[in-house]
Amino acid sequence: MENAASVTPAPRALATEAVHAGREDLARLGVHAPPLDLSTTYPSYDAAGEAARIDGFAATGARLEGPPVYARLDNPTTARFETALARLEGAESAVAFASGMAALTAVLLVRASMGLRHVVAVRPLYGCSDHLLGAGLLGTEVTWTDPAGIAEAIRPDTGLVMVETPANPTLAEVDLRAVRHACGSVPLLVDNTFATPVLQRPLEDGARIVLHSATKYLGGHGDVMGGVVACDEEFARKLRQVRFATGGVLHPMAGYLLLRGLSTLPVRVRAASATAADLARRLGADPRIARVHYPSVGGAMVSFEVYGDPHSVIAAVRLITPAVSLGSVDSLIQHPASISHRIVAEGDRRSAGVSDRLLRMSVGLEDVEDLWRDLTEALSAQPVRAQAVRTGSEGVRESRRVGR
Ligand code: MET
Repeated sequence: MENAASVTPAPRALATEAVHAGREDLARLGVHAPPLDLSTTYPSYDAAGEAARIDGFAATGARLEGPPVYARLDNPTTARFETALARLEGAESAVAFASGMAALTAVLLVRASMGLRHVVAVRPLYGCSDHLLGAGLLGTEVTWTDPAGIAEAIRPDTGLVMVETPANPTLAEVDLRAVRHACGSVPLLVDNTFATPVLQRPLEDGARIVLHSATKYLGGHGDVMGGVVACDEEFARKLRQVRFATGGVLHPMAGYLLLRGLSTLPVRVRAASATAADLARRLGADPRIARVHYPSVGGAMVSFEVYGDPHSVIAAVRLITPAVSLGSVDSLIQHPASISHRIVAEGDRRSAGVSDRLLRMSVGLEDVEDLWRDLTEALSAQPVRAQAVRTGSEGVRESRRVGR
């Protein structure tokens, strides 16, 4: 008979991991909710022992056994969130930060510290990611390209290829397997904030690094800010060293809320995605809408272009909240050219497909009919598209503009 200890447990489904990962020791601890450790420092009567542990961390970036000495090195509550997110992304490790931008900063600093300051990136990215890469704040230099140009853009000092798919805010998608091939030995970073591991696991397609603004779907309730990088343990060690040195740590309360958010992630994402797909269909059939963007991978984001003034839609919503950000239980709408992508130069924004008439909606968990009523009322001042005329085999074509 086989020794029970040698039996590999069956892999657990994502929905099960979402609820249980990072909590395996709770029953043994005799608690049901994860302990929230708010300590900034950790007492020890053994300073020589602490010195050895600090030396070990400085040399390797490996997580410390036992208390973390000081909260900038590690935190047990945040570590539970990291364990769980790593499991959901199929990664060896994950390292959490104060925000998505702090997480991206740490990745860039790790590569720059190795003399690899050049980044190849595909637009669009979230506006502040675009800005961080392009503005030279961290001494990085970026080459913007389309996916087909990645291989050619790579140089000896290229430290990273970065894509976001579906992209913020156009929901444009990148073929990750094709891109991975073009990267050769350069690590591919995929911003997976919009899809979440529920819909897409980029490491399975050959990405080395997955980035999340945890503020969005991972938290899920609009009340916690954070960022996280899922990757192999070797890269995670370098990220922990940068996090310790630069201090962009996640607050433990945020770690607690993010772990809690993960437990409902699959349910929230699937429910909101079904509503978003329905709204995308309705918008696509609405003559006031010039163009609808909805990704093939699905998800709870819908973007659309109007013929008239997009600001009038923002001003007219009543149920949907007119606010930037995304991934909350309630629906939000924003105008990327004014807010999320404001910091990107106008020409770059437009050539990346971020039109001035584009609106981006994050669909929440409300009833689809209530959302549609709010949206359609908010669109009531919009001109409608050219009157459709049947033209035999061509189907529907535009003949003239109708509207105000
Ligand atoms: C400061 S604006 C952006 C916040 C968030 N990353 C979004 O795309 O909505």
